[in-house]
Amino acid sequence: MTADPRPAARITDTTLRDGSHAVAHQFTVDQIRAVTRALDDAGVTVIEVTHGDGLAGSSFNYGFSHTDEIELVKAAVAEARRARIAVLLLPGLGTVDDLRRAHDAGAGIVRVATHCTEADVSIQHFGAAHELGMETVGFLMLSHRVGPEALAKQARIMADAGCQCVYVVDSAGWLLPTDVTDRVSALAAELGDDAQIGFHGHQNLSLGVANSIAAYEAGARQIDGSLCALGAGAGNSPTELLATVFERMRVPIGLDVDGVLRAAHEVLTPLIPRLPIADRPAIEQGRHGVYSSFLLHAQRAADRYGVPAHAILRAVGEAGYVGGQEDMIIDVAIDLSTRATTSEGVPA
Ligand SMILES: C[C@H](O)CC(=O)C(=O)O
Ligand SMILES: [Mn+2]
Repeated sequence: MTADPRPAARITDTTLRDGSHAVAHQFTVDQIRAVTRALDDAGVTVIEVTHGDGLAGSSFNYGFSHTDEIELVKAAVAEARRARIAVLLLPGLGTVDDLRRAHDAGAGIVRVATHCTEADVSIQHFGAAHELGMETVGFLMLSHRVGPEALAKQARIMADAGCQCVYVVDSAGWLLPTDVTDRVSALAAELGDDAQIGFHGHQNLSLGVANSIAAYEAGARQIDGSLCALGAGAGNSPTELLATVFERMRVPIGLDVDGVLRAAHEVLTPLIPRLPIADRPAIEQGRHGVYSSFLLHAQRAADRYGVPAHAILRAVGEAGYVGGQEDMIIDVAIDLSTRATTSEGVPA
């Protein structure tokens, strides 16, 4: 007797979007082409490409891109034979006009990201995406900041606005597998067949892959990964590890594991001078629930004001800052630089 096949899951690779944080948004057209080609050859069907903070993220507050992201989207679209290109959009930063430009450049999927309590600001963007005929995904960032039931209510707002898959986004890499199970289960109970559920993990506590398994077992059918974990903080769940683990679990994901391993170790690695690791600042992000995208901002402020990055991130976590408040990192660093601190670099 053969065991029932396990439900399929779709891997979305975000090396060329979340990974943009890790390279300070300096991706070039040639890099986008090489990585897209390798992912596409390995059978990855969704590849996300934009500034790390999404459409129109290139700015003083978030960091300027090396290359206009619409050129990057066009390069990925030209290179992909089967994969579809997704873009991220944070309402208030990216606009409906930016979405139209991305669509005209060939993007087929939009992932609209809001803070986990602000799903209502995504409604018009899902409407615009629907009119453009794009597939829609909702991203509830910093999902650890509210409990499962409150998160499920926010997912309901996105689903009612036409979102086809709502993600639990562990932006701080803070969630434990049981926390992920509780959140995905609550979304599954709320959404039923109205929308799929996805999971986006970060490696700050090295739990991205374990959390992705927990998410799948609780009903998530879209899972994010990034080659060699390239992403904000300690990076994302490595796509090559997700591919290998799901193969072992006999979960159909349609990827050629050898191809994904090649993409990670023969194509991406030579292009990237420093891959993310769970060093002290990144671990403090996971420990204190700090938005992973703050890492490079904190490192720059640390160099400038002579205080440790991990202490800045800890103070940022205590203050409860969320995505969009990158400028407050400087305030925190200045404040720390004027105060007496312990040998750990935190206020005495
Ligand atoms: C804009 C953020 O980088 C979105 C994301 O990937 C996260 O919150 O995690
Ligand atoms: Mn992320």
